[in-house]
Amino acid sequence: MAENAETQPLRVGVLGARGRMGTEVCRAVNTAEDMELVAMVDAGDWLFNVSDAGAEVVIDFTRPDVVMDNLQWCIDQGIHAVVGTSGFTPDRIETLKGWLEAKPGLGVVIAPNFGIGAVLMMRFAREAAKYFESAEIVELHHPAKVDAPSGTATRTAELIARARADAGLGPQPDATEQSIDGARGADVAGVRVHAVRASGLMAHQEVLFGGSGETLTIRHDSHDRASFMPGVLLAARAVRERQGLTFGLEDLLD
Ligand SMILES: NC(=O)C1=CN([C@@H]2O[C@H](COP(=O)(O)OP(=O)(O)OC[C@H]3O[C@@H](n4cnc5c(N)ncnc54)[C@H](OP(=O)(O)O)[C@@H]3O)[C@@H](O)[C@H]2O)C=CC1
Ligand SMILES: O=C(O)C1=N[C@H](C(=O)O)C[C@H](O)C1
Repeated sequence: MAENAETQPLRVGVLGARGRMGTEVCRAVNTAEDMELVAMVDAGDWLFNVSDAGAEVVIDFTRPDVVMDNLQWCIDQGIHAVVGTSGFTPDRIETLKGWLEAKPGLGVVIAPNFGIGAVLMMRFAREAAKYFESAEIVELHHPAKVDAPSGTATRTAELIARARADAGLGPQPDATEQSIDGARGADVAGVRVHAVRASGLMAHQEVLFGGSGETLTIRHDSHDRASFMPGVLLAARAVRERQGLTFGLEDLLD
């Protein structure tokens, strides 16, 4: 008996399919009853395998240096995209919005972190930011990570910076006059971000706030890449209904 369009499984292609996240995503898509994994593409593979297989949604976990080319290709082909790859600067976001304007009806969801706990950590950090004169971020990851600071830390710093500006808070107190390069971390929108890389870690972050006589630390730990999968599948199911660019998972959760 012919199935109607509503009951057809969502046809998904995965880019970065042999990577740490891609492997886990392929497993999750294969396990999801409402999805069908139609293409697995990694470095050196033919990207048109994805369109030839009739993928409706691409999930990209590749590398910051290739993700924009992948997205341009997806948009040209009229394929929706869910992106976990890091490296999305404001310039890249603007470029992407421009590409999407030319393709009404197409959706791209980019999330710096698909873990529900990490999304909440960012939300709590944004909420706390206006109450403390000091805010610093320590992100800790496995040593195979190619980018620093992490996309999650960058996003958290931007959210904190915006909340501080909205609350009329000025620059943070810091009397450092003399330091070794890197000792005070990277300056992301006025928030210091420190990146740790060590074996045994996966993906972790602490946001440290300081005020008069007290500190508040918000910490999140991903111990297993399974933590990202519910968010990835949620985005894959939602992206076709979301025209244009959605940045962050928050809108989808609420
Ligand atoms: N948003 C989120 O929740 C999360 C985001 N991430 C991000 O996802 C990205 C991937 O992380 P991870 O899986 O650990 O990295 P990996 O290096 O394990 O995986 C990336 C894979 O993509 C492949 N690749 C490289 N170029 C291309 C290309 N042009 N087309 C298709 N595949 C390509 C790589 O091949 P090769 O090794 O040969 O280059 C590799 O197999 C990173 O940016 C990371 O920060 C990670 C975890 C969670
Ligand atoms: O490379 C990783 O592992 C991760 N990358 C993302 C990031 O850069 O924030 C998300 C998570 O931290 C894991």
